Amino acid sequence: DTTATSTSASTAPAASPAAASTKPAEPVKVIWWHSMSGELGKAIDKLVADFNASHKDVQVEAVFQGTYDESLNKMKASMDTKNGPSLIQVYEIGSRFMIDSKAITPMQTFIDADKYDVSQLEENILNYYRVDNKLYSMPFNTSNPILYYNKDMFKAAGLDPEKPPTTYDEVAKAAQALSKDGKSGASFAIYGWFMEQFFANQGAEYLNNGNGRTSPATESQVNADAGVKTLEWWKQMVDNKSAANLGRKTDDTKKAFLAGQVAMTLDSTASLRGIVSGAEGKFQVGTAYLPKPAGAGEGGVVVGGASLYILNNKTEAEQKGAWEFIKYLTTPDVQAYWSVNTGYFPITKKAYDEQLMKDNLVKYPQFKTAIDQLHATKANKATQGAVMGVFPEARQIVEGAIEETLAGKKAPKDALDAAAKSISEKLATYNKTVK
Ligand SMILES: O=P(O)(O)OC[C@H](O)CO
Repeated sequence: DTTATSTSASTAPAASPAAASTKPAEPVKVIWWHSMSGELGKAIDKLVADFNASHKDVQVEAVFQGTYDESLNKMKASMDTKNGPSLIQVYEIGSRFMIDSKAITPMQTFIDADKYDVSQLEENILNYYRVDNKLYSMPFNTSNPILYYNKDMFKAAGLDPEKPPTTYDEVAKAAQALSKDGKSGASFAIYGWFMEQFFANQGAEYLNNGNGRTSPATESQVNADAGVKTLEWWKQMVDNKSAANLGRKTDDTKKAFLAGQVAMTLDSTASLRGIVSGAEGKFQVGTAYLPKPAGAGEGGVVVGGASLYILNNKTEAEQKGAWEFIKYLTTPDVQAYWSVNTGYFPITKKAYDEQLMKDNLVKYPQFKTAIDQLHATKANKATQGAVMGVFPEARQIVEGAIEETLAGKKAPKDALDAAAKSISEKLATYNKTVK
């Protein structure tokens, strides 16, 4: 829909006599595809409603399009049509694909035209999303995975609830102590994201060529020691029944954790608000850093979550409207609201000065874990995160390998060797098609 608005949403439309005598210009409509459900979706709707109430010339319509995978697939299917959105939220691993797709207007174009001050954003977040010194998208919801544990179950098992396990061995020991009366000590969803993060946490690169950042990656390194060690540890806990295998969905491990069936789980910090509210009155929720093997190399976590892309097959007015909305989303008070109501950490440093943010951190110190974990991360190519155009497919291949291992069908090294081989093949095909 090409509305009769001026090409610039931020400057007053040059009223032609004809326009003045007819009805006022329609607001620019921005369709935003996102993947935020539950508590997160409610927070999105509130942000959009507030924006729409305060912006008469741009109106945003938020459309939930399913999981990150589903939404990206729908976008791919819509690419040659006008049916796609003006703005889309894409998970971090879709970044390389989005840049290569040529379907977007780089965020840097709007940043430069508007002299938007990027220095207000968190450096480690920019570090992830900057490619060739440019931002192609605007980070929005940023996360990392943390260990959630049930402090009451720790106490009942004779463990110190203020000393959560930090190494693989400590987690395994705690899981054994916590497994009793039909309850499991731990349960981690078979989620490729965790494997990606376990690599970074050991300072290990997931792909060759500087994690695909110095030049396009040609080989997966998921079968390196960092991966084998991780999968052996995970499998051993499942084999001795101190950890339950509940499949691929964090929704299922989260439910089991909230039901008191599982004492420790891994999840995105984005689940924090939901978990803390869900456990209220039932048990005390503890949070801790992602575990790693004792003596692991220096590392930390990779910025997870998603960022926002403006599609280039929409009118200039629509794209500028989307940019106005993005600027609003990055303001300190919006980021503070978003963080407190979800668990995502703010992308802008000034959000930490907001009273809402300060009060929440005092009341719920669990919200500090992911922030501290981000700030404690050693900056290197491993923690900057891997980049590849076939990342969504690669993640599923790794999930298949973890699944086969935990089901006892393959040894950890064999499963990861096969996964690395098929990811490297996909990289070769992709690299041939993208110039
Ligand atoms: O669930 P989120 O939004 O924290 O995202 C986790 C991963 O980074 C998605 O790839």
